[in-house]
Amino acid sequence: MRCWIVIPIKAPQACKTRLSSALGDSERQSLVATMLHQTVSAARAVAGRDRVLLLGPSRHGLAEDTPLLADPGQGLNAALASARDAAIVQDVHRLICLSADLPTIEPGDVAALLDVPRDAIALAPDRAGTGTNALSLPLPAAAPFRFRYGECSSDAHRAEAARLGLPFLCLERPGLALDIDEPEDIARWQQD
Ligand SMILES: Nc1nc2c(ncn2[C@@H]2O[C@H](COP(=O)(O)OP(=O)(O)OP(=O)(O)O)[C@@H](O)[C@H]2O)c(=O)[nH]1
Ligand SMILES: O=C(O)[C@H](O)COP(=O)(O)O
Repeated sequence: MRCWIVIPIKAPQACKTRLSSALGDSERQSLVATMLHQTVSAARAVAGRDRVLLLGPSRHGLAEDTPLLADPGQGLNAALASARDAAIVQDVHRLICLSADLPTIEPGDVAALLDVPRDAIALAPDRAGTGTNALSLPLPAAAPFRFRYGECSSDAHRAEAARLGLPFLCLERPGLALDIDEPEDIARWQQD
């Protein structure tokens, strides 16, 4: 099965601005780099280098041969829709959208996102169960899927699967649930 693992990420200085109250710019950018590298390594271990693509304006210091998809600049949902359209053109059969702020993600988590029944959509929620940390979409079945990142995106994405008549699976795994959004999340991560 041909898959793409797409990791959307903003420009280095624009990432994780909600951490600005707790971290200086260089500490924040170093944390962003650490989390991105963890995510990219886990994804590459499962899918190989060519199948792991960044989506955004920068490679964040990763090697020049790291595939990079352009971001149309209209927010996360538009960026992912454009990645999804590019994947369909390349005959990709499963698209994984992986947040870049998962510091404890492991290859087994990525494998679980790939190992879902044909034509099913899988979603990994955040710890609160309301946000979306990862999405696994079958293509071309999910061509009309509308990305609904934002408030209560987990329910909104579940509703999209129902609208398209596709089976839906919720993947609850610690490595996919811990995302770093607010300073409290850093403390929680360090306690675990
Ligand atoms: N390419 C791209 N990635 C985005 C965009 N908005 C968010 N992301 C990425 O999507 C993932 C989830 O976003 P958030 O958790 O809100 O991260 P963030 O936007 O860096 O966080 P804050 O600045 O604190 O709001 C992160 O990997 C972000 O870098 C966007 O407009 N374009
Ligand atoms: O839909 C979501 O989960 C958010 O847009 C992105 O997640 P976060 O800001 O809670 O990480």
